[in-house]
Amino acid sequence: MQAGQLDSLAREAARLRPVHLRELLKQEQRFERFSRRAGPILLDFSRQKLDEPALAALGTILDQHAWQARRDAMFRGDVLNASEQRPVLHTALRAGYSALPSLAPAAVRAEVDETLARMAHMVDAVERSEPGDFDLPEGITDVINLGIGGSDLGPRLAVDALAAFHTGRVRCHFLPNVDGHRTASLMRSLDPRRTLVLLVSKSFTTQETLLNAAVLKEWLVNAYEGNGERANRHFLAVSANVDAARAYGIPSQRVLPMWDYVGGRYSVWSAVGLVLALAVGMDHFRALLRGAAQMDDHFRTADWRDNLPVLLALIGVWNRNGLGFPAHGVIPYHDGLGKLPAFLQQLEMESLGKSVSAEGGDLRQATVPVVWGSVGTNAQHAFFQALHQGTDIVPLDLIGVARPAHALGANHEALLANLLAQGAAFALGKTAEQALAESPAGLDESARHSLAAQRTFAGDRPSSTLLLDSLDPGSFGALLALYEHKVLIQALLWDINAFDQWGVELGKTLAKSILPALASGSLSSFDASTRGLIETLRGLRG
Ligand SMILES: O=P(O)(O)OC[C@H]1O[C@H](O)[C@H](O)[C@@H](O)[C@@H]1O
Repeated sequence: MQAGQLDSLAREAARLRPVHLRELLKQEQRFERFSRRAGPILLDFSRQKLDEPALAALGTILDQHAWQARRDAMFRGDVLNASEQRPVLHTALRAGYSALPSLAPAAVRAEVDETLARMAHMVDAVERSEPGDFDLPEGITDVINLGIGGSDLGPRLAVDALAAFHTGRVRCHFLPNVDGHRTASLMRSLDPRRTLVLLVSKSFTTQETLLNAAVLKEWLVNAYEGNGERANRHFLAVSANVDAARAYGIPSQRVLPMWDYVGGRYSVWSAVGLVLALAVGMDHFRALLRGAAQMDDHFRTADWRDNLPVLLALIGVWNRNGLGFPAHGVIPYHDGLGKLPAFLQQLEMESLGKSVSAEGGDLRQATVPVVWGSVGTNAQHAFFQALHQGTDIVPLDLIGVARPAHALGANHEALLANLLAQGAAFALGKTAEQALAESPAGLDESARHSLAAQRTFAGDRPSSTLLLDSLDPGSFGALLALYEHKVLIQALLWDINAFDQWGVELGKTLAKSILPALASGSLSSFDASTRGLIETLRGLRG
């Protein structure tokens, strides 16, 4: 942002800082003025430390960034990812379900449609336990999704979130980490002859994924007494590097493409979502795409004042750059969304965790806050103490679902009551006078004051509440698309490229040089700590 824009935020923040949320919440029609709906999602931001003038200042900055032009450029397939010279077209993956004319290039639409059709055939073959055109083994009961980062987090979250829609045809397992404990335990518990391995890697170069693939391959080859060909039938691959997948020995008919114009963390809508399609069936997978497309349409047409992704982005910018909060918490009140914080960590922190501009220049403002969180109510009994009374303020997204997919009414009422109570407690707090009035009888004056001080809640801690009508493929798709577009707008305002991730490279390169040194060889090229730790490990492992 420009200096003048940051100044305007600073002015608004200085004006609003002394105004307690308690006061803002007393404003007439506060909820009506600061909540919006798009399809199945309601966003209540009446508990944000915002008022109309502050929102107007944010809107002015937004307009100065020509946000609609950037948005349309993305949908059109312009090269938004300049450092890698790539368009950004995850929205094309669901364009077929949009009610608006697609802006995506026709060739892209065609390859997306073709891949979706191939996915459907694969799902059908597994469901009917037939080899289909893919030469798949029969009698598959279990599927391992072998992939990490974007090739894991979206599909894993989605398989959890849509548990109520599982067909029950196959069990799904996830193997992201190179940590052999899970690999070993999966191999112990599954029948290799009934297991399908989805090797999912956009680049097909990821160390963790390829190492686990080799281990699972050996497991399968052993299960077929050394018959590599039969073992191979258990592998399907999804990759943008189709040649590498084929070279790995997976025949073309069992390789589904994704493309460089889809970032890993934006890829659940592509064949990367195959494990989800196997879990819930193709109709539900399509419903997920439809839900995302509806959010795309909303993003493309709504005025910024009513535009959920834009508002979410502006609230984030306000909390980060106006009020200066360095963290952002995500608390879903639904066990099925328990992995949403991890998904958003990659989506937001890998996309927006940059300190240079898209042109390689210095930035004037802070960028992504630390995104973290966990499922409610569990989180309340773990770290909410610090959120209520700690010295740092962490703005929150509290996410709830109105209608559960079960008949345990009392459970759901309790869950919702907690969701609402926490937002209120964070905003309102409890004054020293209230705490004093509640202090137990029989204490002397100084003990009463001491206890009351400890039982005071400053409040004034902002949160947004996102309320989904129910958690189904459509609303879930809309929820993920909402956050994807939030990232686009924040990247625009912060002037960063949200679609590359150079920051993950250095550690990968170092790991390559450390790997052989763990066994033997000179350590002189390493720093003192790495040297010392390698020597210790060598000693401990003989
Ligand atoms: O899908 P892959 O190419 O195997 O990549 C898996 C992940 O690894 C990388 O290190 C990136 O930081 C992630 O953005 C990516 O999702």
